[in-house]
Formats: sequence, C-alpha cells, structure tokens
Amino acid sequence: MAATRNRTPPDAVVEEAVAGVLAAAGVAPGETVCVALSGGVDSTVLLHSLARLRGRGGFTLAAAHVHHGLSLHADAWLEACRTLCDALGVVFHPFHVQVRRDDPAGLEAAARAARHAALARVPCDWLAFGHHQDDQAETLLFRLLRGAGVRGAAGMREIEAGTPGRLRPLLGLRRAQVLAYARAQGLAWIEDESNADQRFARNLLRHRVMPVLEGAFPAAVPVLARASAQFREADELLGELAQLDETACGGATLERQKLLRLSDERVRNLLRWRIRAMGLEAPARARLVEAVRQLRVASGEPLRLSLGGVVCCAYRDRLWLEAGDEIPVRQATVWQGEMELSWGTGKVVLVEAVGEGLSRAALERAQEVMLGSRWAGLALREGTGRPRRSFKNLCQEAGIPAWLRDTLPVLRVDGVAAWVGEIGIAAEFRCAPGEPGVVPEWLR
Ligand SMILES: Nc1ncnc2c1ncn2[C@@H]1O[C@H](COP(=O)(O)OP(=O)(O)OP(=O)(O)O)[C@@H](O)[C@H]1O
Repeated sequence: MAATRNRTPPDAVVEEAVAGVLAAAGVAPGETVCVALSGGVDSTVLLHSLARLRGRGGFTLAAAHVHHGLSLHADAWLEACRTLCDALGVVFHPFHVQVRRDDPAGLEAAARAARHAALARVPCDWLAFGHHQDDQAETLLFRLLRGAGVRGAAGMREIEAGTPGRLRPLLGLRRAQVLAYARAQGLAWIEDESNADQRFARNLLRHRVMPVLEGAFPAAVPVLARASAQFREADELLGELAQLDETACGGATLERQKLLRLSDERVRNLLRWRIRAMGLEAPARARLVEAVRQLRVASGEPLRLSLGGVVCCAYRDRLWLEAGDEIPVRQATVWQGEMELSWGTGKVVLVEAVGEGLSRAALERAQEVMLGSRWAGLALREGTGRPRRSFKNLCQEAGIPAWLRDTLPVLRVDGVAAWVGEIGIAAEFRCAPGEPGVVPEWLR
C-alpha cells in the first residue's frame, strides 16, 4: 500500500515561519509590531498570521498604510486596509504622502522614499514588511542588471535591529506559499494595477524573465536568495576590512604612504566605505580606479581629486575626504581656554608643553584669541631676526597648494597671526625655555 504523505497545511507553514522570525528577533510581550500594510496579498497574509499569533506572543499588533496619491484607486486601497484592520481588531495608522511625478530619482524610487519616511514615524517597536523569497531573488537580479556592486546586491535581512527594528517574517517563504495561505484563509486583497504594468522593468523581470529562468533552473529563486545573503556577508566583511585598514592607516586623516602600500582594491574599498560613512553615494568603480591611479602617480605631491560630491585631498603625508566640490567655509571661534577647537570636519588641539609652542602667558594676556581662516594682509615672522613674510609667500615656500590655503587654521591673537596650520608659530608668540606653552596641532 502506498504511504500517504502528510502535507503541512499552508496556514501552518506561514505561521510557523512568522513565529520563528518573531522568536529569533526576541519580540517581547507588550511590544508593538506594526505591519507595513499595502493591502496586497503579502502584507495582508502577514497581518493575518500575526493577528493569529498575537495571543501566543503577547505583543500588540498595529498596521500602517501609506497613501501615495498616485493611483485612482488609492482612496479605496486605504479604506480596504482600514476595513481589514477593523475586522482583525488592529490599530490602523493611515498616512498621506506627496510624491513628485517628475522626481529625478524616478517615480517608483520617489514613492518608496516617501513611504519609508512616513513609516519611520509610526510609534512601534517593530515594523514588519511582507517581502518573501521571490522578492529577494528578483531584487538581486534586478540590481545586478542595473550595475550594482556587492553592497547593492546584498539582500534584505529577516531581522534588522533599530528603533524601530525591522522584520521580514515571510522572507524564507515562496510567493506560492503566501498565496496558498491567503486562499486557505479566504482572504481578500488588493491587486495594484501597476504590478501588471510591464513598462516597469521590475515587473517585466517578475512576469517574463523569472518564469523562463525557473523553467531552465527550477531552484533559481532559492539559489538567488542564497546568493544575496552571501553578498550581504561579503559586504559586511568589506566593511570590516575597511575599518581595519583605516585604523592601520592612522584613522580619520589617513597616512598617505601607509595607504599607498595597500593594494588598489583595498584603497578603493576604504575610500568607498569612507564616502558612504559620510552619508554619500559611492562613486562609480571607474572613477575610483582613476583616483587611485592618480594618487599613486602623484606620490607625495598635493592633490585635490573630485569624486563627484566628495573631494579626495592629499597633502604631504596626509590624505582625507571632504564633502562637496566647494571648499567648505570654516567657522571662526573665540578661544576661551579650551584644549580643543573644532575646525571644518577636523579640529585643532592644543597640547600642553614646556619651553615649546605658543607662550601660554601671551595667549592668556590677550584681549581676544580667535581660531579662523587667513585674512588679507596676514603676515608672520617665523623666527626673530627673520623678515615678516606674507601668507602667500609662506605658502609658496612651504609648497602649500592654493586650494588648501583657505582651509588652513589661523590662531589670531589681538588681530595678529600667532600660528598658521602647516606653517608654524610666529616668533613673538613662541614660548621661552622653561615657560609653559601649548603646541597647536591640526587634526583633519
Ligand atoms: N503603500 C504602502 N503602505 C504601507 N506599506 C507598504 C506600502 N507599499 C508597500 N508596503 C510594504 O512594503 C513591502 C514591499 O512592498 P513592495 O514590494 O511593493 O515594495 P518594494 O519597493 O519592492 O520594497 P521596499 O519598499 O522595501 O523597497 C510590502 O509587503 C509592504 O509590507
């Protein structure tokens, strides 16, 4: 007699997966889980399964819907979400957002940004999204085809810590499993007409390319989803490598020679990582390849390389990045005895010394000590008996390129230059042997 195989019913499969993610995330009794509810089948199934689990889990369930105002049906979708929440006894948070149809980022991206900004305002401990494994696979393929690197190919996570944390409890499930749950439970959901619109490249991939791929490679979806998890790991490792390389190269302002001893790949990785840490988009690979080439050619020469939105500056043995193509304006500050004053993206530190640096007494005697930029007519005598030299002459002699000159910090004591970063201390402010002094250091 043939054995009858017991198949787990679709609702149990989904519930088990969702409960597993909640447990792994450590969702605690009394915490609020808010479902980002589009009203489509995925987030409807997610909300429904969470509603069934909430007695067991002791968490409070809510849902938030974002009305983008883009579809003629948007009002109806919002009402359908409200009705579903009422039926399930779930608190409902509706949001209306404005999306510019001519947004340079594209309509989909603009809607997405507005949606995420609205969802970030929901008062909850966890925001839950309805992405499943097919979404993960399609996203990977889509991004690779649009030129993504390791970062862009890194997949979504099931659990992301944060305030609120983010959950994707359906990420391990196939679209078909989610649909089976919806049918088994007799759920109604919204079909967004734009999903069927194959003008959107993403939908073309879903409806035309994926079926062909799966025909030829039946495991295409789980395999691609696994690859995106590997890209994520690789991306995290690249971040760790960048951090190690940064520390080994001296921290925020990098030691140029140490940096150049790294392989081209590691220099590019470090620059890319630092640019992202500034909240900017990493430049295209070709641009970074060229930047590293120029850095190697320039060796110790001053260099100012625009990387689009960020400038890579190198001077003497130091290398640093500045946001924006313009040289940032430095804010002048009055010194009130602090041992540290901020200067641009860096700072000026006054290190206590004896018989060295600026005379502390001279600073304390002064009416006004300011840290600011150069001014017209600035001149400085580096040593007693030596002539006073103009700022321009001093810079030329020190080989300081024109672009760096406006960024040099100047300590101005009662209207007179006492110290200029990269140049030095004026003879009349130098402290005598045995006298308490401070040595200014500019840390970029
Ligand atoms: N209008 C909406 N209001 C609330 N949540 C939404 C809305 N649209 C989408 N979501 C949430 O985002 C999930 C993914 O939706 P969808 O696949 O349409 O967007 P995506 O752009 O691919 O994803 P993401 O926004 O994360 O990049 C949905 O399952 C749902 O949880």
